[in-house]
Amino acid sequence: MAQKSFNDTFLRACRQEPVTHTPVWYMRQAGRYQPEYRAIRQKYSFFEMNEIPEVCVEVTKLPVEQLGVDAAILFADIMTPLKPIGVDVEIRSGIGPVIDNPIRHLEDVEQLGELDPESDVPFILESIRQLRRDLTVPLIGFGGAPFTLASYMIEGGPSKNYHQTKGFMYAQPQAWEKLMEKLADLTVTYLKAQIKAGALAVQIFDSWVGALNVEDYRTYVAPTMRRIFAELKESTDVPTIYFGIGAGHLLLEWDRLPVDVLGLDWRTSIPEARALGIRKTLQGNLDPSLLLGPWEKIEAKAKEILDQGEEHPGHIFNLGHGTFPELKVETLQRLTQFIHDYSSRRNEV
Ligand SMILES: Cc1c2[nH]c(c1CCC(=O)O)Cc1[nH]c(c(CCC(=O)O)c1C)Cc1[nH]c(c(CCC(=O)O)c1C)Cc1[nH]c(c(CCC(=O)O)c1C)C2
Repeated sequence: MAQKSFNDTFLRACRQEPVTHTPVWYMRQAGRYQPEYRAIRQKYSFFEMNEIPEVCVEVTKLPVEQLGVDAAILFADIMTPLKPIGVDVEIRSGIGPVIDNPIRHLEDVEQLGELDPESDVPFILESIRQLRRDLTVPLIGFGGAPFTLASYMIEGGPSKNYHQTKGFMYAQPQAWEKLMEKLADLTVTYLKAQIKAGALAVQIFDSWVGALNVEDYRTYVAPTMRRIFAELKESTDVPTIYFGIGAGHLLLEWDRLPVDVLGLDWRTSIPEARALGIRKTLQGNLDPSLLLGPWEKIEAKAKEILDQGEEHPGHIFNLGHGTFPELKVETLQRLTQFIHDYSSRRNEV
């Protein structure tokens, strides 16, 4: 059988090169909306799925084969590299990460170890090498940003208001700085190892950083993010992506960072981001809840987003946040097909 040629559309959009169609992938594209995922998940804990390369590879490939998306994202969690440095985390179904030993003081921060990817997460690197051999689309590696990782480490689990996290930041600024420094080192080491193993782009998820105002972001987070992206840029030319939820007010700060692509949630439209003067590639931003609505509404919004994305080079279609269990596989299949058909017809003329 002839081998399928490599589809590099996603990478071309990251670099703002001409594309035949708008590339699309979905955050949390591997997940509980897929019956195949649910069947595997019944047999293993989340981290077992993560730590057994055959399972991790299968689950990563599933949405690529089922939906026809233009990129794969490694099946793992932002918490995966925290276990080896001494964070007692498990993923509870329907809740998310839960941590038994939350951080309270400087001493807790000082006790955290350093990550050695080759010995601490060999299964991640093995899965990436295998995926790089098998896939005909780019594999996106990823990690959590220090603020978002810290929010779980301090709160002990998901949070609505981040009181503990922000309280720690305001009350113990030196311990906070130390924590940011350690998590930045971990993020850079982890992402560099993923790139060396074969990841062709990396996304940093700062899902909860929108909880900060601009001034606090500048003081407590931006220097760390600047260092992470700068250190990645020094050693590699793979595209970098930065994403957060409810973070439209931080977009201008993000734009100043040495990152290539900015991910938008559904609250900030592409024209609003462009009106701020942002010229980087944008990724997003269909509201995932809309996927529970009638197809006509989904199609109209997808079309609008594709048209908005066309006005400046560099658009990657995605959801404004992750998929969720109630979604139908067929809806995402139809949406992917529509994005490909509509954008390739447009790009022909
Ligand atoms: C990129 C990614 C993540 N998690 C998973 C992936 C896998 C790759 C993919 O298919 O996208 C698998 C991934 N991670 C998890 C699941 C569901 C687990 C299950 O099957 O029980 C999956 C498929 C568990 C998890 N892990 C986390 C949550 C959120 C909890 C909260 O609201 O605070 C949850 C529910 C933490 C987490 N994990 C992640 C983020 C950043 C992106 C986002 O905001 O969605 C965050 C905040 C990132």
